[in-house]
Parts: sequence; C-alpha cells; structure tokens
Amino acid sequence: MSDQLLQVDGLERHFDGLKAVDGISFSVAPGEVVSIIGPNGSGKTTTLNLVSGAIRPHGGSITLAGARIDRADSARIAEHGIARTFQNGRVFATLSVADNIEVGMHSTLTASRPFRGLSNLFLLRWIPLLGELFIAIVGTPASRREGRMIADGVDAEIHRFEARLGPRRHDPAYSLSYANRRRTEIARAMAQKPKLLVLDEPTAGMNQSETSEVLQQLLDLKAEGQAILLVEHKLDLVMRVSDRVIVMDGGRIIAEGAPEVVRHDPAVIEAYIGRRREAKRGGAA
Ligand SMILES: Nc1ncnc2c1ncn2[C@@H]1O[C@H](COP(=O)(O)OP(=O)(O)OP(=O)(O)O)[C@@H](O)[C@H]1O
Repeated sequence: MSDQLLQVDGLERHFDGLKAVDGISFSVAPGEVVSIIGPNGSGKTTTLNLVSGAIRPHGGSITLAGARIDRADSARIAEHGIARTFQNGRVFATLSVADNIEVGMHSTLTASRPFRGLSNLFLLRWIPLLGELFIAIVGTPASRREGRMIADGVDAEIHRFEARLGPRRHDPAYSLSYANRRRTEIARAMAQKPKLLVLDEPTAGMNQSETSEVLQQLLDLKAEGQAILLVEHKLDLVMRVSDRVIVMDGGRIIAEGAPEVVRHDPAVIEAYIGRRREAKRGGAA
C-alpha cells in the first residue's frame, strides 16, 4: 500500500470533448505542501474539484489515506478528511463568523449525528434527520460534551486569525471585508481537522500585505504538519510555501519537482512566457 496521503492516478475529466484534465497522476505525502500552477484554463481548478468531489472523474482513481474516494460525493469526501476553499470565496453570508466555522465541524460530529451513516441510503435518510432533531432538542451527555468541544474548536480557529476575526466573531459574513471572508473560509475548512486542506487561490483579490499575511498563515499550518494541496497564481508565495510544485498546461502535467527546479524548467518558462507573448500579439492584432 502507498504511504502517500493523497494518490491520484490517470485522472481524467472532459467537458463536451474538451480534455480539461487529461490523465494526470500525482501524490501528496502526509505533512507535505504541494502546489499546482499553470496558465489560465490549464485544468487546476478542475483537478481540485475532482479531488474534493465537487465533480466526478471520467477516468482514473483518487485514493485518500488508502481509501478510494473518486466515486464518493463531496459530503462523504469531507468525512474522509478533505476540506477545501473556493476560488471566489464561499461563506454563508447571513451566518456569523463563529457560526460559519461551526458549520465546518458538522462532518466531524458523532454524538449529535449517531445515524449519519444512514444518510447515504435514500429510503432511510429521514432516520438520521429525526435522530439529530431529537438530540438537538433533548440533548444527551455525549452531545453536550460534543457541544463544548465544538465551542472550543470554534475558539481555536478564530484564534488562528485572532487580530482579524476575533473582533468580528459575531458579525454576519456579508458585513466582512473580502480578505476576512477568505480567512473565515480557511478557518471553516480547518475546523474540519482535515487530513488534506485544499485551497483554491486563497490570495485572489488580496493586496500585497494581505497576501504576506496569508503566506505566514500557510507557513504556520505547514509547521503544524498540515498537508495542503494549493492552487495559486502568485508564484512568490508558491515558491516559498511549497515542498513540491506541479505545473499543468492543457490538462496535463508538464513539470513537477522542488520549487527551485520547476522555476527554471524550460517547458514551464515557455508555458508562461510563450502564452504571454501570444496574448500580447493577439492584443496587438
Ligand atoms: N463546467 C465546465 N464546463 C465546461 N468547460 C469547463 C468547465 N469547467 C472548466 N471548463 C474548462 O476546462 C478547462 C480547464 O478549466 P479550469 O478552471 O480547471 O482551469 P484553471 O487552470 O483552474 O484556470 P484558471 O487559472 O483561469 O482558474 C478550461 O478550458 C475551462 O473553460
């Protein structure tokens, strides 16, 4: 059995004949930070969507900690231990920062969701619903203990971004700045205590000082031993935080290796610089 945390083999996904992800294979080891970079439209987000179960692959396999997850839906994949954030930042707008983070812990609950395994069985899915409702109203010693654990977990995640989210813990997400919404999203993902944290452009739309702050937070997560699969356009950040960098172009992996090696790979330089040259020529025409 592989000692990798995430193992992706021959992954494929097409959209109306367009091969967005064209038979890629890669892995993430426990505690490793792996970044996927590449020009626009090269298949990075589609890869994250496949790994997190947002869409289904048309071929290949995805294994997390030894379990096949490529046929599971995103809720089951979250239970397996993958948490993700989205390119455009997704939070529950009317929920407070604390409540958004608490939602992230839902997939980890056991005492408050004793029949959650039945949720996958269409005819029996009302049983866990009624069970959860009953426990929420009446409560059990175990569910009360779990309630305290949730409150501690929310505090711990807010503490991660204390200076920014601490004063805003009761504010509705719609009232937050864009950067704070993205921080809330990362805190919610971390509240799941994921084996693998999947981040899609966590600094998109952020200025330089906000980006530096995110870089420091990613370095802190890495120091905690958190495995991360990251898609990011800001190459300075990628080079500083990654153990390994995967470069995609046209749905394929064109280079892979340590940041310094990949940075000087001729195929990578061509994919980036050549594309820019083409865009300029197109603009000039
Ligand atoms: N739902 C979809 N329907 C049709 N085509 C899609 C869909 N999702 C992605 N694609 C196409 O698949 C290709 C890869 O897209 P993807 O979003 O994965 O690229 P990307 O590398 O993440 O790009 P960017 O850096 O711009 O976010 C693109 O040509 C895109 O237009």
